[in-house]
Amino acid sequence: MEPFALQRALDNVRATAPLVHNITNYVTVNDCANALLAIGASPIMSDEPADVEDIASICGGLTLNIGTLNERSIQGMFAAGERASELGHPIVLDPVGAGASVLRTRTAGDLLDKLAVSVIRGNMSEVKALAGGSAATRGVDVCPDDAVCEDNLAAGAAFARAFAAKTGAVVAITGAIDIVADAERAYAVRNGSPLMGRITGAGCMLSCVCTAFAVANPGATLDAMAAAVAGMGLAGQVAQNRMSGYDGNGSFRTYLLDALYNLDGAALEAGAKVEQLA
Ligand SMILES: Nc1ncnc2c1ncn2[C@@H]1O[C@H](COP(=O)(O)OP(=O)(O)OP(=O)(O)O)[C@@H](O)[C@H]1O
Ligand SMILES: Cc1ncsc1CCO
Ligand SMILES: [Mg+2]
Repeated sequence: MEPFALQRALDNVRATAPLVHNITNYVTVNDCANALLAIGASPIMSDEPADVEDIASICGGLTLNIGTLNERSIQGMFAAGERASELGHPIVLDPVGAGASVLRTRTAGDLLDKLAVSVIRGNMSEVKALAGGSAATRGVDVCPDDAVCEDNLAAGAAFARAFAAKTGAVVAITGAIDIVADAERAYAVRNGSPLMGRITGAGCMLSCVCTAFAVANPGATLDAMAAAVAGMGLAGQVAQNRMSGYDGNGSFRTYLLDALYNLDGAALEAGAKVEQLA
C-alpha cells in the first residue's frame, strides 16, 4: 500500500462528511448512527419503501444490513439499492446471518445479484454462505474453515479474491484476522480486540463506517476498506486499553465510540497492521 494511503482515506471522510443511508437491523441501529458520527460522517436511517428512493438520492452511499430483515424492509432494500445503483453510489452489503436461515441466504444472494454492490462485509461463515447462495457466485471454492487464523489465511485470501472477481465487489471478511480483497490484491489486517466480539454490533458499525469510507474515497475502494477495517480494529484496541475495574461490555461499547471519535489519520497510519498478501 502506498505511504499515507490509510491516513488519506480517513482524512477524506472527515473532510467531506459523507451522508450515508443505512437500512440496518433494530438491534444495533443507534450504535451504527453514532459510529458514523464518530468517524465524521452523517447517518440517516430509513427503510420505508415509499421513502427510501428519495433518501438514497440525497445520500452518497447505502448500507444494506439484513440483521432483522422482514418483508417490508426487504422491499425497502431493493428500492433503495436500485436507486443507489442507478446513481453510481457505493453500496455496502452486510449479510448478517446468511447461512442461518433460508430467507437470509436467499435475500443476501438476491441483493448481491440484482444490485451494484461495491463492498461485501461479513464474517467468514456469512460470506461463505453468500458465495454459495448467489446465482452469480455458486461454485466458488470456499475456504474450509469458518474462522480466519494464520494457518488458513492464504486459503481465506484466495477465497476472498475469487469471490471479489466473481462479484466485482471488494470483499471484507472480519474476525480475529481480517481479510480485505479485490480480484487482484488481498490484505490481512491484524488490528482489533477480542472484546469486539463481546458486544453486539461491532460488525454492523464497521459496515456503516465502510460505506462512509467508500463514499469519501471514490476509485480507491480497496484501500479505503483496508483503512476502515484497520481503523475500527485500532479503535477496539484503544477501547480495550481503557478498560479497568468494574468495566464490562457496556463501558467497552462507549470506549469504542470514543476511540473512533478521536481516531485521526496519523494515528491510523501509525497503528494500522495491514499486510499485503497478494
Ligand atoms: N477476536 C477478535 N480479535 C480481534 N478483532 C476482532 C475479533 N473479533 C472481532 N474483531 C473485530 O471486530 C470487528 C467486527 O468484526 P466481526 O467479525 O466480529 O463482525 P460480525 O461478526 O459481523 O459482528 P456483529 O454481527 O456482532 O456485528 C472487526 O473490526 C474485527 O476485526
Ligand atoms: C443480535 C442480532 N440479531 C439480529 S441482528 C443482530 C445484531 C448483530 O449483528
Ligand atoms: Mg455481523
